[in-house]
Amino acid sequence: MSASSNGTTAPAEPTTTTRTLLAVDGLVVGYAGAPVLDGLTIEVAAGDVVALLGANGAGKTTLLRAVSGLVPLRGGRVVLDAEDLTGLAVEDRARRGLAQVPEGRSVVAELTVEENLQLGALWRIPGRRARRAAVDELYDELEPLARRRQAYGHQLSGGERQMLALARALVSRPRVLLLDEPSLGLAPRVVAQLLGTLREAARRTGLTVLLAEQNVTSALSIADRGIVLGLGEVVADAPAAQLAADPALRHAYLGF
Ligand SMILES: Nc1ncnc2c1ncn2[C@@H]1O[C@H](COP(=O)(O)OP(=O)(O)OP(=O)(O)O)[C@@H](O)[C@H]1O
Repeated sequence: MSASSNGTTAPAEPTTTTRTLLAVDGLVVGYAGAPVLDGLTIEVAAGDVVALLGANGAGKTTLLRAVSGLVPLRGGRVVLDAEDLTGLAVEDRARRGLAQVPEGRSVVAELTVEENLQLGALWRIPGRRARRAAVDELYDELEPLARRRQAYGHQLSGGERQMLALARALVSRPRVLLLDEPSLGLAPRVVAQLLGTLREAARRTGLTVLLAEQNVTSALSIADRGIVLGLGEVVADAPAAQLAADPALRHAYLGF
């Protein structure tokens, strides 16, 4: 969604609704050997839900981990709201509002839903009462979790666990949520509920989301924009509705 021209020769000013919140600029990341991401540049507007797509091994997880600081950069920058985060540790990036939900529904199996959420709130929300309020507010939004608040992590279904992993990230009210393959192994109905909850949370709070997904149709159904990675580069970047609806784009970049 680009700013419209005003009909004069002056360049159009970006509108506040498309303010860039998160940017990666010339990112070079790899493990051993050739880089997985090689000069990758992406900008994510505040409040946008962006689906990060691409074949297995395209580098989606690597990009999320580079943004959150879990893998070191060989080159480039990660910028949040005009602040360069590149030299900062994972915890310092989290304090500035980046939250990552890694693949695999990581929750503490020996703790209850309630305790998991309190733990999520602990280090970003000072004060017991404020944490209590944050968790209660979340229960209002995530009704299925509220009903299971005394259940232990190991007693939850796959969908409930993924919902809890999402909730644990949301309770600290991040500015940017980095979400890796939340649909993995879940039934279509559960995926729809989970992503619907995510979309609703983003709409209500202005949360910005970078959602890595293999489940292209589901991801595009709730995203504003789709970015397709291939061989460490952006091969397509378009409004989600356009990516979903255009058979030529789908066939060329998404394989269906
Ligand atoms: N810890 C690691 N050590 C070495 N190579 C890795 C490591 N993690 C990922 N890779 C390699 O980096 C490349 C990109 O992997 P990445 O997990 O980022 O892709 P992806 O797009 O998330 O894939 P998927 O959809 O399968 O999760 C792959 O070739 C992978 O084998």
